Amino acid sequence: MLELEGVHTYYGTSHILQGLSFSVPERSCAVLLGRNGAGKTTTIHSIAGLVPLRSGSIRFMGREISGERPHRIARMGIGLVPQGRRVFPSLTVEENLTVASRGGPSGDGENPPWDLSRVYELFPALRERASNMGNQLSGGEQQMLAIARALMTNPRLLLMDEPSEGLAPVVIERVGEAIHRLKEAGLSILLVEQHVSLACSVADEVLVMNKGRIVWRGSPEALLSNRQVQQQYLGV
Ligand SMILES: Nc1ncnc2c1ncn2[C@@H]1O[C@H](COP(=O)(O)OP(=O)(O)OP(=O)(O)O)[C@@H](O)[C@H]1O
Repeated sequence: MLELEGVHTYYGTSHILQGLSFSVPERSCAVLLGRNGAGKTTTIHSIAGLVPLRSGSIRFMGREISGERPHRIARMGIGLVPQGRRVFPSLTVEENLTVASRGGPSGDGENPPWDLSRVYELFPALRERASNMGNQLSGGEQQMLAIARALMTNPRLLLMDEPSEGLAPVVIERVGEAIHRLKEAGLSILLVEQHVSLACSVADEVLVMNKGRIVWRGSPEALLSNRQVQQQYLGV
């Protein structure tokens, strides 16, 4: 579904992604873990076209997408759930969703396109809050809204940047359940997380990043039993 090969990204003269390569197979969830500053958000932003690559390649469904504008990448089927949720505070829940709606078939041939009734089915709490303003929601509700808003663009691949940030443990569990349901609905997911247990509960593959490179990859079980990798790269 997604393939990065030898990706180098800079901010000015700072060399952030240093030859990053990994892939996300169809209908799977890959999780990027790593300390603050490892380059996880920069990876997500490079895929979404928000930061230009210096060199390397990013292919989505077989097609080169590096160098494309962000709105075109979104239209090709890559949805972004940004760090910090970024819901529109002065729009209602329903308006937050309808402004994102792209309409039309999702093109995956199996699942119906995402619309209001389908996202409300996934997140019933949002239906109850439909006429509340974005800024009246709890952190957990805002996270569900941020995910639902990305779904309204009918993505095939969802990029999620630290959805657990600032949430209570019980709410983090609900985010994990939502991710499982998205996988069941046929989505591929690239998740950036600091929360190791959430990451391991949803990941098919864990990718550990350090200084702009993947330094370890494996199953969640292999990571959980590897104290050395956890201490060296995750500080846990
Ligand atoms: N707009 C920017 N301009 C310059 N440097 C930046 C910019 N954004 C990030 N950086 C730097 O790039 C490096 C990687 O940052 P990035 O946000 O990708 O890391 P991260 O792994 O997502 O960490 P965090 O969990 O703290 O967000 C850091 O050293 C950071 O200071």
